[in-house]
Amino acid sequence: MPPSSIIRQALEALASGKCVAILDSESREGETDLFFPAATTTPGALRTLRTQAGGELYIAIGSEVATTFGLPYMGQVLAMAHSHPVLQCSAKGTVMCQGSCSVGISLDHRSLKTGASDVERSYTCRRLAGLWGEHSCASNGNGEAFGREFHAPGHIFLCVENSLGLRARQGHTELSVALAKAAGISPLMVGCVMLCNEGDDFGALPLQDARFWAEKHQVPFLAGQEIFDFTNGLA
Ligand SMILES: O=C(CO)[C@H](O)[C@H](O)COP(=O)(O)O
Repeated sequence: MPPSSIIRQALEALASGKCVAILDSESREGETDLFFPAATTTPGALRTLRTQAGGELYIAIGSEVATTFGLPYMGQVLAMAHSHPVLQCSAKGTVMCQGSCSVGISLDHRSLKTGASDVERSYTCRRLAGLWGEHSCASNGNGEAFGREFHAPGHIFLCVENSLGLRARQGHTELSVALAKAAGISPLMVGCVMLCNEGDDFGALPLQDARFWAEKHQVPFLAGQEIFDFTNGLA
């Protein structure tokens, strides 16, 4: 299917390192996350995510990135902690991560002081995308290259795409990675969920407010279904 005008705007925005807003669907989380391409993330982009979105910062990575470096889901890590009763219990329900929780490990680049600031977290994002660029043609499980540059835990966490992509799971993780691939950029996107940051509502930002914010800031706003339909057409 040819790209709609909003899909075209989103692809152009990503190709120039700019922000896009993605609503998963009202029948799922019903939340809108903002995203920038990880490869070109600036400190200013992270400040935008912190101040305009406000949730946890994460890097959505394509399943091929996880495979290249052998990166696990957090549910798999917890399930390995046989000797720790609390971790055993809390891992329940997240073990089948291909179907449910996309959260992976957290990380910092080893060269950083604490890894917390916008300058330092943006470096972690750019270097992860850079390292993947250097190893994307290599065989599976290059954990040593990853470990030479990054340590875990750190100040930004990974969300790992389901290996079947949008066919199996339609989370912000798969949606943002699918959009990145359609834009021809690396399958690593820095994201953050939009929360209310004024008034008496302490929940996620309602859909109409997220749309209003996106329009005001000229950020392309996409519903998950639009990405699904477009990328399905590309397959
Ligand atoms: O809330 C979030 C992070 O704080 C994200 O929506 C979430 O982690 C991405 O996961 P999913 O693919 O399940 O939407």
